[in-house]
Amino acid sequence: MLIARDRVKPLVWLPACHRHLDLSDPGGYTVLADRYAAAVRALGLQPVLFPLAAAEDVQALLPLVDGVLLTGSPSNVDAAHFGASALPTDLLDPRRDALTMRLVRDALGQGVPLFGVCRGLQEMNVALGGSLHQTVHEQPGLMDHREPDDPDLAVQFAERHEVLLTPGSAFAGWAGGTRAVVNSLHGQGIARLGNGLVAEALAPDGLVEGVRVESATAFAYGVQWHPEWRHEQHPFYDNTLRAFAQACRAHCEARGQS
Ligand SMILES: N[C@@H](CCC(=O)NCCCC(=O)O)C(=O)O
Repeated sequence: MLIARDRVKPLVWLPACHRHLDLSDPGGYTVLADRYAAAVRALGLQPVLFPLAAAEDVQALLPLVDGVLLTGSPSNVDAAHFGASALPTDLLDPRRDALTMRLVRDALGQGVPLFGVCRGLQEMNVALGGSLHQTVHEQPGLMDHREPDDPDLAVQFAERHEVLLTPGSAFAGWAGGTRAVVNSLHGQGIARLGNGLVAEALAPDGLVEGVRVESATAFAYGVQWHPEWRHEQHPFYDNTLRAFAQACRAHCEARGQS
């Protein structure tokens, strides 16, 4: 049965993560935290997964979607992608890395709206030639940006630190000012900024936490915090997501799909 594309909401590609959840099943699982998909649905968009999608699939799959949201994940971007060595303690996801390194570049090249969240910001930075601190909390002068060791997600995702937003930036527009308070759940962080990225949100310790892709022809932003977390209660988060959704709808209309 063909899906009549004109009756489908704008589609947003959420690259999944590959996790070994059951040691008796070496094959592993394709996983996605529901909160990312729920936020996309709340925006009136349709989240889509392409299980086992590889870099070579991007050319065929990207024209089917109206936006890409690079989700967070407990796994770290393999440091080999920025010329360093992964730590023995790293939880890695080579399948996800290989896909997103290509997906970032192709989405930007084809003007598909792109929004990176946490790991997604880090993937954008590395895909564009930047590097990451592998343990931000061990860097002189930088704060510990990891979430509290507490089983309660509301504690983990609670507002944690301020970000200073560039005056006149979209971030400042979404926040209604040049300061906002955000959550923080990451051990890696931007060290060298990728090519064409503009830092427009800084943590109090100077860590880059929000970027814009300067030459992008469509929405192209990344944030280290998690705007999908209870966004309906947090205007800054909600305004950011709504701007992404508006860009996805515009892309869908431009493709004559709505
Ligand atoms: N592992 C990286 C990225 C951190 C990240 O994406 N955290 C989100 C975890 C919760 C979730 O799965 O959404 C780092 O530590 O920097």
